[in-house]
Amino acid sequence: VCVLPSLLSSDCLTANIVKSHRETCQYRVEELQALRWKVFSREEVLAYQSKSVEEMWQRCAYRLTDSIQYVVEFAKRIDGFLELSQNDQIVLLKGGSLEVVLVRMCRSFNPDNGTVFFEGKYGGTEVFKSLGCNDLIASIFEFSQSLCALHLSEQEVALFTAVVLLNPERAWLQDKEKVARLHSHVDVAFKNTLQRSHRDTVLSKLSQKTLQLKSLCSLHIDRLRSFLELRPLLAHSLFPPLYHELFT
Ligand SMILES: CNC(=O)[C@@H]1CCCN1C(=O)c1ccc(Cl)c(COc2cccc3c(C(F)(F)F)cc(C)nc23)c1Cl
Repeated sequence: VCVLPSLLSSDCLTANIVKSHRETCQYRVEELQALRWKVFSREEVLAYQSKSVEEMWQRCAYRLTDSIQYVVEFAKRIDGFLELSQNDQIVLLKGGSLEVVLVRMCRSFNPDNGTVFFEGKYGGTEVFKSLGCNDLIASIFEFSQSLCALHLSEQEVALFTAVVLLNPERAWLQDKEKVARLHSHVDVAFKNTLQRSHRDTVLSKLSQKTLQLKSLCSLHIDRLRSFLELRPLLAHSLFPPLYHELFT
């Protein structure tokens, strides 16, 4: 709720979204950057590469699921999200939570050596080799690398992830107009913030990123679905939210 009537309503929404992001981003970006020196040793990488497909998937699914829970909490704290119908809240989270996880991942990516923070240290794509889907991992790293190049501030990450989440074009929305109104408020808040900090150029680049995000998630979810359908044992280990995310 905004107590300072003098502030523009979009400033209130910006403050609410930045606060919600800060409270639900799992790791502060300062912490993640302070840990960049902690890189997996040759032996640790070999240990990951000798793990079974099942175990590696379980480890990733656990982390992804954990991250998705934080994204759910982020959404619930955005003014207006809980005023949407239960159905529409679920539709937006089902369609957008992995996209938000992917955007947030750029904060734990080190573009200087192409490593990402995973299970306490930084590692390259070779850490995930035993997953058996190197092109999926490669595209996740490429996306993080390209998003890092935009040097998004925490405020910009917060607003961009809110825009990604409140997408009125998601299929099966009941009250599309209501979502579109909320989306446009966030969009205005995002544009105001970018203009004030003379970052307008980022806007056009981010809209391309949103398209990449969509194709990355949808393309790989399908590949992932077929990959996992060959391994029924694995599929159930993708904890309920991720399973729900991928297969329903
Ligand atoms: C601090 N960092 C963390 O906790 C991050 C945030 C969420 C995951 N997590 C990791 O530790 C992490 C970091 C980098 C990578 Cl590459 C991975 C492995 O990521 C994935 C492996 C398998 C499938 C993934 C899929 C698929 F296909 F299911 F949609 C989609 C995403 C986006 N990531 C996948 C993981 Cl699990």
